[in-house]
Amino acid sequence: MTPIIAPSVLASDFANLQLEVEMLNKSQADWLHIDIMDGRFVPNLSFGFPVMEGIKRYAQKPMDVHLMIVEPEQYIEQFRAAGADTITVHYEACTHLHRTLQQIKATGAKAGIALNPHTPVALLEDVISDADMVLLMSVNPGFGGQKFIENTYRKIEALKNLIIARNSKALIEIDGGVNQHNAPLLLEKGADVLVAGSFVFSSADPLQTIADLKSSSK
Ligand SMILES: O=C(CO)[C@@H](O)[C@H](O)COP(=O)(O)O
Repeated sequence: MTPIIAPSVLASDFANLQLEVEMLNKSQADWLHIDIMDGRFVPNLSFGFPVMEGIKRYAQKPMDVHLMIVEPEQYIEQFRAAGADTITVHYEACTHLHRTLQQIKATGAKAGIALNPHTPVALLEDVISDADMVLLMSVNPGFGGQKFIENTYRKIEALKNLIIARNSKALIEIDGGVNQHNAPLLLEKGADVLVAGSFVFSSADPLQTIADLKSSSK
């Protein structure tokens, strides 16, 4: 199966955002990955609704929105209205995760759960069948351009086993430090979606880099 490729707009040139989005429209990218940071859940700020709406105006592909914010349930409907197709909330940020997943689905968006590198996959046992996707952070969230954490491979295997055991249809998304070297093993272990920020946008030829990731073998 070919992977879903979701370039992270966080690493794009914000001074030329329209051009960056148009480049992604032309590319083999499947989704646009949108990182929202609040300076509380993570020690960084990214952007909010006006920028997201600007991206949506030009984007011809689904928007995969990753909320690195506390109390995400306060903003679900607004993110959906701003164009989110998938909304992923952090396990660590949700007191009532099951309720928040239903809230996301009620808007018509797909519902994802993100896990920080230190959070065990086993904690998803009772909620995996309610998730459309699980995002495994393969760096500590908050910044692009960090080094991939190798323990992610083991977590993908554990998550895949849980998904099979619970008859879940959840996709496995990997986010952080993804590149052409680790992509084949990530896919072999069971990843379905690869997020890549700096690897795509810092490359000399982002269109070719996206095509290379897309053709990574499983
Ligand atoms: O969620 C995040 C960072 O918190 C990621 O989406 C990064 O933006 C991925 O960037 P690279 O590690 O690929 O540069």
